[in-house]
Amino acid sequence: MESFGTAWISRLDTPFLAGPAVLTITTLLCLLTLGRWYSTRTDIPYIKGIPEIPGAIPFFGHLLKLGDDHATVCEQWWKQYRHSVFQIRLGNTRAVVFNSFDDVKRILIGHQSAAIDRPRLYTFHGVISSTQGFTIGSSPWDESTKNRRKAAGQALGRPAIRGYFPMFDLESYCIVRDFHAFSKNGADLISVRPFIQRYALNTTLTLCYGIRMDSAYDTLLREILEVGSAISLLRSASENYQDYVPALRYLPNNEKTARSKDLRARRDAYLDFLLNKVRDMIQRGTDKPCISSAILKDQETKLTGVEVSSICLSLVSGGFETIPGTLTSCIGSLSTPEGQAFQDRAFEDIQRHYPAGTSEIWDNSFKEEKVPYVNAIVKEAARYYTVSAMSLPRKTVMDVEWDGATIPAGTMILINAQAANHSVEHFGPDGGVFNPERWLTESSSTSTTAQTQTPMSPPEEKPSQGIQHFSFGAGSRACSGQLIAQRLLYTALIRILSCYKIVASEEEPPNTDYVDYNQFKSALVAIPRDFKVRLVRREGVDVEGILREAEGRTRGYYQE
Ligand code: HEM
Repeated sequence: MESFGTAWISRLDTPFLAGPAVLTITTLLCLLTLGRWYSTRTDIPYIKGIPEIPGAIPFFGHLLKLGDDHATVCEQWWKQYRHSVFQIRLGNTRAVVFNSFDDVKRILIGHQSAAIDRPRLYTFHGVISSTQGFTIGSSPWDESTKNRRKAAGQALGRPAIRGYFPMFDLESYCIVRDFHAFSKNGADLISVRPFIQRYALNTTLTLCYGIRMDSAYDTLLREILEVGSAISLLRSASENYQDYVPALRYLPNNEKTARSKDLRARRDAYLDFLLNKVRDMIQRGTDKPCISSAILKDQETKLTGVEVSSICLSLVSGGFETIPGTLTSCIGSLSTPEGQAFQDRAFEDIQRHYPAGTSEIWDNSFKEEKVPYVNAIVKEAARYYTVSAMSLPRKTVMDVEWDGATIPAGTMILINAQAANHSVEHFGPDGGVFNPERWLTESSSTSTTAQTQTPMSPPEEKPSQGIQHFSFGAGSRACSGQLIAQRLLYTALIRILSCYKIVASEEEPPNTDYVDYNQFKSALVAIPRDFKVRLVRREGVDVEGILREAEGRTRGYYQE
């Protein structure tokens, strides 16, 4: 019996059909090949020797499979395919993803000169940043980025921090002042995040413009936070397919581009307002020492106006979500029944280092980071709640030799900080548990399963063995604000813990899962789900007295 296939071919042999049919088939095949090439082509061709995750589809590559939560999906792929380093396609862009602690360390430290660049994205770079310049964290590596990174490094470096003591004092006092007032001296449950958002934002606004806002619900403060968060959402790949699938840019009524332009206009408005306010204060001789006034007054400066805005924008956007994300979630973990033991031990350790009482604690809280248990909580909060789960994307400027494969110059590098920070290979089987005591020496800590025990000896920090976690990135483009961020976390925590025991609400408790605590998985920086806590005043602590003292000391530091 003649098969269907052969019958079809034999018909092609007939003189009338052969010519047009062959032509049609050849054209169709050519179109299919062209279509396949066009829909699967990438900026960097397939990299031999680095496994590619199966299941990429035309045009979108792995974008749809990655869903909203890239870090968690990549972590699952690492476990499923047993490769910590693999390549994926984000639409027309090839990226290499690094997951394990050791591989992340190797690419960020071992190949830091190669992985120094940042990719350019259509929406963020082309639309949103077209007026005020790119932030440092989104700038490709060039002479201007080098200068801006240096200027930011000086403003945020160890020697400069001493000059910010009054600001740390004032802003952390305001947290406790408002905790006290809004909770009606502990009677009501409160959400802590709004006060921590103000803490983070006021710090960088003071640094950049010498301007702060006293109310946590100030209109300008809320506008900056809202616009900043919306822009951060537009930087994420899952929210912005048009960055990787160019055809989507030309869709009629492009909502993403329209939203980006609206956000750009709102951001320009407040950045211009802030800079004009500084100019005005300089003219009237009332300006406060800050980055923009120093640069505006310095005729010799090598930085352009756009570079000054870029530095201020980088500092403001660097801290306003990362610090609240970390500190709010940390307070959430401490407030749980398991967290009570950590709070008690932290309080004991604070008292051990400052035996004279709460005034001594408050006076030193912003000058030094000497209480080991509090340092351990800060480290663990940053590690466990990896608020920037996929860090900031990098790009290679030269070829990277990787276990026999060559990752070419110009390849996007994605760092799965969440996966690296929870690697059981590095942190042990309890890598997925919030346990500050992992940062303390064995003799001084108790195990998480025996949290009611008292430590055997005073807590001591484990000697540093280089990189502790990847929440601040590492290497040539590591976070410029790490030192100041750590100090802010430490100061706020030591002041809060010295006044109150924090207890989670039973009706609205915190979500302490290191993935699920985040309500917007697609955002570049995590936004913790809302929760409430009760503040129980510590026995014998005169909170009103401490607040009065701090009020007197900080009055006049900075005016609104
Ligand atoms: C808990 C707080 C913070 C976290 C978790 C955090 C995290 C990060 C991460 C993951 C990066 C990318 C690092 C890399 O590519 O290796 C980064 C870059 C950066 N951060 Fe932070 N950050 C925090 C606070 C701050 C603060 C307070 C500032 C400024 C006041 C700041 C300024 C910057 C800048 C300027 C960059 C860009 C560095 C570059 O690209 O050269 N950060 N941060």
